[in-house]
Amino acid sequence: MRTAYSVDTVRTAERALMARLPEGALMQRAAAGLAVVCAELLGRVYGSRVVLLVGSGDNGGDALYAGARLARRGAGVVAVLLDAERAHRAGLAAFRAAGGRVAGSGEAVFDGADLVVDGIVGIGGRGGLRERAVPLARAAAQSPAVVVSVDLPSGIDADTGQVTGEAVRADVTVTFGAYKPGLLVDPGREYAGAVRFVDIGLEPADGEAELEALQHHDVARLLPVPTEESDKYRRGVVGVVAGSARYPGAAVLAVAGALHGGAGAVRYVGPAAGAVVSRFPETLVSEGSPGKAGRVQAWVAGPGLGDDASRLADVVAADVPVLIDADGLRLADARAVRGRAAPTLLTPHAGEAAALLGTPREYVEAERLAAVRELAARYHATVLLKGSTTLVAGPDGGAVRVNPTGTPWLATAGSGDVLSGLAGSLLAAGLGVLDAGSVAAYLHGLAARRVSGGAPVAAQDVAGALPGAWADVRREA
Ligand SMILES: NC(=O)C1=CN([C@@H]2O[C@H](COP(=O)(O)OP(=O)(O)OC[C@H]3O[C@@H](n4cnc5c(N)ncnc54)[C@H](O)[C@@H]3O)[C@@H](O)[C@H]2O)[C@@H](O)CC1
Ligand SMILES: Nc1ncnc2c1ncn2[C@@H]1O[C@H](COP(=O)(O)OP(=O)(O)O)[C@@H](O)[C@H]1O
Ligand SMILES: [K+]
Repeated sequence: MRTAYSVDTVRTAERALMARLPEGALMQRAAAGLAVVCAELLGRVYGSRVVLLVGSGDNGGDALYAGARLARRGAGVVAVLLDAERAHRAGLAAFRAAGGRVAGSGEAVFDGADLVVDGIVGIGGRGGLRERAVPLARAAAQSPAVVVSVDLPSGIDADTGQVTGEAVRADVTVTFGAYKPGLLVDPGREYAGAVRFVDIGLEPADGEAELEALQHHDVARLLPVPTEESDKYRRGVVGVVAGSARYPGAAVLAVAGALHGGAGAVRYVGPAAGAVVSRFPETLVSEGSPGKAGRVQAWVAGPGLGDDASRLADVVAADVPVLIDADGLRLADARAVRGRAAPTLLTPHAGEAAALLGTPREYVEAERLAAVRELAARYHATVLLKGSTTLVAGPDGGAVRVNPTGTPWLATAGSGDVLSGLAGSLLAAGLGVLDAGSVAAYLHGLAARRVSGGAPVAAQDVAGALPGAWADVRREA
């Protein structure tokens, strides 16, 4: 599991560690790690040209000490100081002693640079980049040099990933001691490029993580795998209430996802039974009410229902885990959802989340983490917020799961239907609701990457690639 911690938690852990170490030791660890990554990116350090963008805090100090290390190995390193009076004093002295040079005003430092080190601001930053830093961020973006951000891309909010105004766009971010939420959640994640972690001995307290990202081995451990004692009912039956005469495809896609989610059988209830069976003859179908369809261990309701709310009330009243998606989010009775005793998983995209919260869509997109937490608390439900960064939050606080897989090619009609069937099937197979949501998002994102390879994908291709993604996870864990 990869975990991310808030600035407050990082600061507390830093204080505890600093008290046990000689002064400056932590910054030396950070700078040494940073210099190693810079050297790797440069390939040949000797004779290379490096520009440091140096703010007036410790983030700038890290950049100066790393710059000193590179200068000692023969790089030509020039530092642009945002405020010459307030630059990290000891760092600047070390940098000069190693042969580093401070840029004169108006000097065209970016010409011919191989690497730009962004030490403008780190976890001490507030708001978007200040005015004086903006031209430097723009120049870095325009230069062909590789841009390495120190700890965080300057200008992104460490705790939320929010970007107000300008921020540095990094190719690589070297982060120290702990991942910060802003590195894993868009829009910040997009600015960070590839994130490299440098261990400086920081030990944030257990249970204080803001975010968790599952890795292959976590997912492999959670996947439901049948044993000798299994039969189709013991593996779980998932019921799907989706589709309408107008949108039969949503039913087919949700069933496609469900068939690959580990449940032993899929029951479909609704008017698209013909379309479902002709595509997936293994599905058990009925057209009446869900309450009469036979026993299931979890329900998925909502994709492609249009305005037909008639089958929802039965599902919401069921005493098994229920996933509500798409039209179901609009049609379900909010009070009944809040009052459910068994687990509920809501899977809105940003627009649906905004409608549920009564806020503008822009708010949800800029503050995904706050929005998903707010929704989960308000609906006493686990909420999976879809989009460029998929987040899954439980109703009682705790770490939010952030999905590390996926591709923007997933933004295609019907891919959400596949995800809802998949997650519902995992619920029926017995996974906890937070695990079911985050494992589904993980496999779904992996399947999309597998099938896309940089080209457009259709939702049914994503469903078709799920077994391969599943096998990859089990093999590579
Ligand atoms: N505290 C520690 O033990 C360690 C800290 N480290 C580094 O120290 C950083 C934190 O240092 P600081 O607490 O000094 O804070 P920062 O260096 O992140 O930021 C503070 C400085 O940035 C300016 N600033 C704030 N918001 C800004 C904005 N929006 N635009 C431009 N400038 C802005 C402030 O005026 C202040 O001078 C970490 O991100 C990390 O890089 C590392 O050296 C590892 C050890
Ligand atoms: N920019 C993006 N980057 C990565 N994944 C995305 C992006 N936009 C959407 N997705 C994913 O694509 C899927 C789309 O689902 P949804 O919005 O419900 O579409 P539909 O209702 O057409 O099925 C979700 O899994 C979502 O997380
Ligand atoms: K930075």
